[in-house]
Amino acid sequence: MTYQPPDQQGQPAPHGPSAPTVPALSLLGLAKRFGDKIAVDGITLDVPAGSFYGVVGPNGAGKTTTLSMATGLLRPDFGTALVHGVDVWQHPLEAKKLMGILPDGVRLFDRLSGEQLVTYAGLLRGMDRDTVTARVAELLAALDLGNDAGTLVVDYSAGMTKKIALASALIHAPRLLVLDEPFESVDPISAANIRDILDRYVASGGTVIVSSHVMDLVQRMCDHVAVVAGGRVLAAGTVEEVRAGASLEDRFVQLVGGRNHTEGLEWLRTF
Ligand SMILES: Nc1ncnc2c1ncn2[C@@H]1O[C@H](COP(=O)(O)OP(=O)(O)OP(=O)(O)O)[C@@H](O)[C@H]1O
Repeated sequence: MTYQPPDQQGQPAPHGPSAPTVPALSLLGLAKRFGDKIAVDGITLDVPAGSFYGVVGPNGAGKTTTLSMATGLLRPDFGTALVHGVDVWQHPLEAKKLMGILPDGVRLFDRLSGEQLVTYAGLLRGMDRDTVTARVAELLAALDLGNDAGTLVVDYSAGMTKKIALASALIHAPRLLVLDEPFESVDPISAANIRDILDRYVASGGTVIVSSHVMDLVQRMCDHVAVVAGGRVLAAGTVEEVRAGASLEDRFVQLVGGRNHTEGLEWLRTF
């Protein structure tokens, strides 16, 4: 039998000490256009396995569009996305087993309680009920949702909704977590708890990709970062490499440009 690369077999690439280092996520020339608007203009990026990877960029940079194409939520016009060597669009079932996703503006089954929603996510992943029950209780406690387990998700605040969506992404212990703005609307204590969970997950070999606008957070939390603007990668590498001695925020402004020195708006000072 001839050797087939892992993506052609639809199997995850082998892992372990002797395995070649396959990136957790490999994007090759991903591109997407909406009408006349080129949202993503050929993004190529490797996310090393075991990294805590930040994706930063200004509003409209193409972060959500890129992550959606990378995780099987939005079909690319061009390009390939491989998760641990598995082609997301050729072998979506195999690829999705390896991923936990927190999409932007996620629509949840919000007539379920928080506990029911996460349980449902686990059962949909084919997990047995006892394991699901135990993990749901642990996740809800870790995310400070224990007291609201029985509340309908429709009645959750924005931050609680974010946390229950995150719990649903974690329940099957995926090898790769792709989190679009996981800290948006989340209070500082819960954010610190989430960071602890993610740190421990990465320390045990998982890979996390987060998009965020909070440079300070990305600089403290991530070991790698990509700066995206206009649908392209402007810089990518370790946080140290990208910030090149400056703060990530200063480097970001330098790379992306576009600071408006607030001339105009005189009327705003005429009250
Ligand atoms: N469904 C869509 N239809 C039309 N245009 C879209 C659609 N989705 C995204 N776009 C456009 O594509 C570009 C990239 O959007 P995207 O949401 O990927 O940016 P982003 O970097 O995630 O922005 P933000 O930081 O504001 O969330 C924007 O110009 C946006 O208007």
